[in-house]
Amino acid sequence: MLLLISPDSVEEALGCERAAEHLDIVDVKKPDEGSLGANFPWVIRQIRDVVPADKPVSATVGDVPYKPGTVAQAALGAAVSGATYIKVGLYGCTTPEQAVDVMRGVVRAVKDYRPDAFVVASGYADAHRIGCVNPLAVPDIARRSGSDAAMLDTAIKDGTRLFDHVPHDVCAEFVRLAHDAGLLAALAGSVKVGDLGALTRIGTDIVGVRGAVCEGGDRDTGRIQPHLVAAFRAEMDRHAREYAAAVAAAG
Ligand SMILES: O=C[C@H](O)COP(=O)(O)O
Repeated sequence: MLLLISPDSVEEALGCERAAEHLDIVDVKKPDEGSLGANFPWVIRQIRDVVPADKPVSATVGDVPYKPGTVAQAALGAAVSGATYIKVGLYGCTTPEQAVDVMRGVVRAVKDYRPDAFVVASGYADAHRIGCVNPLAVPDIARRSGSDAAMLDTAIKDGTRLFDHVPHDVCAEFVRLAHDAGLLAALAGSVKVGDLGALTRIGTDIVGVRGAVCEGGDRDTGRIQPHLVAAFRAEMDRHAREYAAAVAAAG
């Protein structure tokens, strides 16, 4: 499982740089503009400059409306600014068809510019609270649009978490659908260390985290702490080892 950490600024990205050996992807976002809030192009560029070259930089394009042209142009902006993972939150899409329209535009805009870029279609575990596409529709939206990964995050950061809205067995189904479609499955939403066993068992490819690695567990007022990133990674590795041993023992 890969670890994606979301800094909101160059200062926080320096914290990620100090913990670089413990993380896999640095994901630039602007949490005060929403769950997948988009940051400024120059912040993406500055963060690309401070993060080690072997770590991909991801950027969120926003909790986007159903405006395929607008979103495609924004996604290209993120890619031009140096992000190679482009994450789009399908906030304003109420049907799978709308979501496919948006993601097709993103995939074309980004991959025409940079064919090796990695496009992530993100739905929301708490979609029922905001009226957007159902979580289990996201893998097929990602497949039909030519995206590379299907993701879930939570839209409303009010203390409720991924598994509060999408139980373990439904998350497992999400991962299975993504894998059957040849995609990676990414999960986030106030994930904590205690969730790592379940996320490992269901075969999650990427876990996205912010609050759990901020001081005080507070994604808004806390800052990303390198020692919390290291501790989170150590728990991920422990669960991976234990799961591999259990699978081997089961024959
Ligand atoms: O992409 C991952 C998000 O930044 C998750 O943030 P969170 O762990 O605070 O919900």
